[in-house]
Amino acid sequence: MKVYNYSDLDKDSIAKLVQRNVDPANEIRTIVEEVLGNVQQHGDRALYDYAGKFDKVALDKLFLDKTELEEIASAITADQKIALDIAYANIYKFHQSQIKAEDKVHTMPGVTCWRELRPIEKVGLYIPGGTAVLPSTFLMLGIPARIAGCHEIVVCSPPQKNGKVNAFIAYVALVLGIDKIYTVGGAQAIAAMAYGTQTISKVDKIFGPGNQFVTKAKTIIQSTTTTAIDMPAGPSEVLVIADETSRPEFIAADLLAQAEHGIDSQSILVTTSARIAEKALVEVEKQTEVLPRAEIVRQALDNSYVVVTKSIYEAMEFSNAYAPEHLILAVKDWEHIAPEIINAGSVFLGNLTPESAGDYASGTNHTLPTSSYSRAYSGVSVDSFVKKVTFQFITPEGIKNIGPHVEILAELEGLHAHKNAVSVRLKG
Ligand SMILES: NC(=O)c1ccc[n+]([C@@H]2O[C@H](COP(=O)([O-])OP(=O)(O)OC[C@H]3O[C@@H](n4cnc5c(N)ncnc54)[C@H](O)[C@@H]3O)[C@@H](O)[C@H]2O)c1
Ligand SMILES: N[C@H](CO)Cc1c[nH]c[nH+]1
Ligand SMILES: [Zn+2]
Repeated sequence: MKVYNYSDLDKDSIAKLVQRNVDPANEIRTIVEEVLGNVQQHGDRALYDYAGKFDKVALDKLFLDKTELEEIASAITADQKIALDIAYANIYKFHQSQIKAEDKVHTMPGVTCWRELRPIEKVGLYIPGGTAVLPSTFLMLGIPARIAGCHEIVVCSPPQKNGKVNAFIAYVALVLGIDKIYTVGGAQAIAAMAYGTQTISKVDKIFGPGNQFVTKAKTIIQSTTTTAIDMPAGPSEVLVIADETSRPEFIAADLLAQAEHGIDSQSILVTTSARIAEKALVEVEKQTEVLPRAEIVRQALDNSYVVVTKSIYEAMEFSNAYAPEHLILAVKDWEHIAPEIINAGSVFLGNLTPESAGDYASGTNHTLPTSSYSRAYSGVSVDSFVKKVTFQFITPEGIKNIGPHVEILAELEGLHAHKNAVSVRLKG
């Protein structure tokens, strides 16, 4: 990991440092556009072909049904089941608290406005399964979808070498009451859920993280079809802010946890202490050596760096410019600097709050905006699965109060039919 001094960085170098992999030569886009086009044109046939090409599996069908899921899920141990159940309970509890009825508002006498939630009817969940299979992501998407009351939940996840999903994905499906999983991964899964195929239904909105192919496919279908997406949730990233009070071995562990996701993950340390930076880097080396995924981690670290700042406020300034998916304030005095956070997907406070807790089981959602999209997007929540429909009701007193003003407003825009829709009511 390269080390930079914040005071040596000008505006352009900061802009370069905070820029993520943006597919400058459009290599990913070219591959993804071809996949999208083939699935749109050939439907299931293309899905079978891509399972062979990208996942190296010859599928004889594209889904697993409830009986198959039950059989696969039976392999999980009691401890694994308890851990998944605890994660389920915490995520459920936190997400359930997000549903709140809103008040009706009387904007003027006789005029009442309010909003009501309606679930998005058909949703598609993408559960990654390339470098690691992520049943935790299935919980993070399936729980809010269920709480929101979505009617149809389509789930796609890449096939394992045996053409199936693993026992944990199968178990989560059963816990969520989902009785079919499509063994389709990558951009082709996004295409299938956006266009529909002979086997897979078109959905209204697609959710879920994924690699660069998945994320590019989501951003393309968002602008070219009527299917919406949650957000661009691509390769994982973390930014740790540390000072003299931080523990180098904790910092290193957190940096490595996100680096482990894939070679395009990014882990950033921003610290006011050159001494802590040095110690954390020694720890990173030491801890990497014993990781089973050391090769992936090393490649991700090549793409990662350290910034040494003069003050914690400079550190926050850099963090807000970077707009991380995960922000860890690994400092004792986090309460003072937390109000300075402007851009971040999810925040981990103090030295005893590992990012992994949020990845699995604290209760918050781990499907979060990457590549600086935390400037404008929030992570997945129950809100992501509902629409908020506005209502208004006007009484006879209300139309007398509001009507004359609407008539003038319509007239000043030159829209006489609009004015008349009020005038006929005032007359009659
Ligand atoms: N932002 C978030 O909220 C969040 C959460 C969890 C995971 N993630 C990220 O999700 C990603 C998961 O990626 P993954 O690769 O492990 O799984 P994935 O399921 O996203 O991708 C695997 C699929 O990619 C396709 N693929 C692989 N190589 C290809 C190629 N050369 N051309 C076209 N398609 C190809 C295959 O079809 C395969 O099924 C990681 O980068 C991880 O960091 C992000
Ligand atoms: N850190 C990932 C989000 O970027 C989520 C995850 C799933 N499993 C482990 N981690
Ligand atoms: Zn993670």
